[in-house]
Amino acid sequence: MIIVTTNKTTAQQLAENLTTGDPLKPVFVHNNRVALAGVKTLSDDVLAPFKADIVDIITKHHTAIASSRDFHPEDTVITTKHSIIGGDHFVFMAGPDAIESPAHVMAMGEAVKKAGATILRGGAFKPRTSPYSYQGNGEAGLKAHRAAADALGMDMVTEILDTRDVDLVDQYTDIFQVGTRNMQNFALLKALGQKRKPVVLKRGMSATIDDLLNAAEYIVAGGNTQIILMERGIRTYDNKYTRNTIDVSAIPVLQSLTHFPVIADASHAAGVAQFVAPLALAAIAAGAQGLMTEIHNDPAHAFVDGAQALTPAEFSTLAAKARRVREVVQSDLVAQ
Ligand SMILES: O=C[C@H](O)[C@H](O)COP(=O)(O)O
Ligand SMILES: C=C(OP(=O)(O)O)C(=O)O
Repeated sequence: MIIVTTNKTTAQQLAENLTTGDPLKPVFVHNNRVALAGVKTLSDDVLAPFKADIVDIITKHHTAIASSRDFHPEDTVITTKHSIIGGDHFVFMAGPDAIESPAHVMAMGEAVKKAGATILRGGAFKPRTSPYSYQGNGEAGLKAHRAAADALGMDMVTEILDTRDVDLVDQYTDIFQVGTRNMQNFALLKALGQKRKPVVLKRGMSATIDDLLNAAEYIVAGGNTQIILMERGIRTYDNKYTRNTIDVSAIPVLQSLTHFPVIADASHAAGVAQFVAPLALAAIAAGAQGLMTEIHNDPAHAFVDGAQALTPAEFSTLAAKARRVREVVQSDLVAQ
């Protein structure tokens, strides 16, 4: 049961009063509204003395509160050293799939920065389908990634796979990334909820929109409100021509339900370089507030996911078109 009150003092009393037998936890405070979440459903008698200040009682299972736009109407805008993410801003996160070497991540960083990216992506811990595939170069990769981001004046985003690595990755990165395969790794989400750094939360490849919002809720419930949601394609019945199916509709739907920035990764959605740009532009047309894109100077020899990597020149063209589409989406054009 979730109880929403308009009065912080009442909420306090309510929380204290109802602690016995059913600990109610204040999960979110915003604009003088406090949501209290507990396991049990409380009877009307118990709630009666507090009725005047209770604005909502939610008994529906699977309701995200702190992530909801009802509770937090304004867009969340996240500011990092080199980027502003969310609201009317548009951000490019780009780079190689995996950190291959210090020189390579530096060269890829230079290329994406030139095209307008402010966030350098790259994985040092790679979630691979097969245990025999390249798993990433761990801390050496994090160091190389950090050095490139610093030298170029960019932010760093990298994937975290394991709760045991949270503190290690935290030493290097500006933004954590939770990949599609870990969207419901609740231990990891709780651990990131304890951090005060942005988290890119990718949609699970078989996750519903509510699953994604509840995964975000795990992070916010810990006190970390800097979440960036990412649509990266879901599994559908046809994966012969594309790797996944980008759910373009999820972008405006998520933006209507939640205040967090919504960004798209067309690289993992398409799985094929040829289709990355059209899907990316479609995502922006649908309102995406940024793009994550993979690039490689020699896709045929990329350590991971070469088939979906754009060359630096292709990324530069996409970035220019992306800005144009974004301008149209944000313009006040009216029919003549
Ligand atoms: O970034 C990438 C992931 O590690 C990759 O897409 C997983 O793909 P795989 O199925 O080839 O391991
Ligand atoms: C593994 C990645 O993506 P996803 O989790 O979307 O597959 C990635 O971005 O490197």
